[in-house]
Amino acid sequence: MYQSPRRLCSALLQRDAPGLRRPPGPPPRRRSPAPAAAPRLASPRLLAVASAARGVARSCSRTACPMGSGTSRLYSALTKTLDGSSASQHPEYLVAPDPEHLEPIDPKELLEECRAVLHTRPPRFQRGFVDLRADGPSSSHTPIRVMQWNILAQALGEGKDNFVQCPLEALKWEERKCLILEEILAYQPDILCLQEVDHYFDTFHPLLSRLGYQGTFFPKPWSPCLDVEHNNGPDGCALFFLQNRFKLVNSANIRLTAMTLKTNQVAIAQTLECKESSRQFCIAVTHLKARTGWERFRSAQGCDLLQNLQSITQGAKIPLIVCGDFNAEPTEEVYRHFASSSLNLNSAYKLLSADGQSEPPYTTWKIRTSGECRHTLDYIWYSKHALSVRSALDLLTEEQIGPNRLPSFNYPSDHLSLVCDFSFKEELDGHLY
Ligand SMILES: NC(=O)C1=CN([C@@H]2O[C@H](COP(=O)(O)OP(=O)(O)OC[C@H]3O[C@@H](n4cnc5c(N)ncnc54)[C@H](OP(=O)(O)O)[C@@H]3O)[C@@H](O)[C@H]2O)C=CC1
Ligand SMILES: [Mg+2]
Repeated sequence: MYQSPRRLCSALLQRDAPGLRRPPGPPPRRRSPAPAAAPRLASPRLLAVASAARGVARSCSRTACPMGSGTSRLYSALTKTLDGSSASQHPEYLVAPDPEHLEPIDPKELLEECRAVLHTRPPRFQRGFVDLRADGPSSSHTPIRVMQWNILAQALGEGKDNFVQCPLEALKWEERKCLILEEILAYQPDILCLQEVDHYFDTFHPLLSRLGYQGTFFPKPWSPCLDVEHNNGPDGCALFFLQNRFKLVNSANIRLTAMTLKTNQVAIAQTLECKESSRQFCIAVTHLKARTGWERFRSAQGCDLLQNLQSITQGAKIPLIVCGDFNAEPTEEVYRHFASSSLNLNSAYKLLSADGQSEPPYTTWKIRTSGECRHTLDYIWYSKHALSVRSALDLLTEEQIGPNRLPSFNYPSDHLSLVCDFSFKEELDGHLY
């Protein structure tokens, strides 16, 4: 059922992807009108996106698909309906596009397309998985691979972040998106937890749907992307899972509070059932407030998230995985709240250290006008009583990252992706975790 390259090419020639047309109505906030889109030649890198959009549009025309037919209507529908001050259920927004009407993409073909687009760039960094299996019983079922990644919002990278050692050319979206997709396709996660996503509707949702993922996006209420000229809409968190591996049990879009006040930060928490083992677990993604001076604010946001997760997991009865850019070093209060929570969480990347007690030296490394910033801010937390980490993807070395740090021509974000394989622990004492 995969499309041959010829079919993909002919899809590309129909340049006007109906799924990407804006319906009448106000466009997303911009400081000045966007320039008319330049006509594009039929190049392989566009074909999958264009044809993905067609696939989604077709599916939406036949089902009650929440993806609608244009980005501005989608944003307004999402912000109007999903903007709550606490966890809320929105099952009507979780209707998966009918896979029958989506044209699947062969991941290998997409990877080849990405590589063709990136042929002038240096090769991808090689990273290996570290085997972390400890003695003790763990499930014989296929492990669950989870990827956590702040992919760097296009508008922030080009317009706000001030990565002084990264040439603007390295940030060109048409190529950078291929670097992001290449990283996803290389590790083939079952679950993908992303932050700073400002190309959900036109890129990640259509493409990942065709690769078999079901996606949910929750934009920040006041995304700083909207201050950038020619932005592509707000950035936010996105959560994708493979539909052939999991069934969605319930989903909550959470606008985080700090000291009872609504904040600009969000989370998505979903309970999934593993089709192979029939076991349920909860997966959450978040991006906490950035910058120094906001430590207490982050701590309060973390407490709010933990409280929501307590309720969603019925007090740790349902195993939990929480991925996020916490914008907090392990020395911060919010980290301590997570480490000591009654949800009984451990941070997976600590297991890469010799004693299993230390976080990696960095998960983000960049050079701004203010100087070099090397920090550990990104984490994958998991229920240590119910899940075990079988392996984790090693981080990039300082030599691989290079003197100009990140992002760069060969790595698309200032944050590294974290990838772990999880197994359920065997049932103990008759308890089903
Ligand atoms: N119109 C309105 O009423 C309101 C508008 N806003 C808008 O939202 C913005 C703030 O949003 P908020 O969510 O609190 O933002 P945050 O402070 O959390 O940061 C937003 C982004 O900026 C990046 N960032 C972190 N440090 C720096 C730095 N030193 N220089 C450049 N970028 C950095 C972060 O990336 P990373 O996480 O990777 O470090 C993050 O993605 C305001 O600037 C404003 O534009 C906010 C509230 C109300
Ligand atoms: Mg950022």
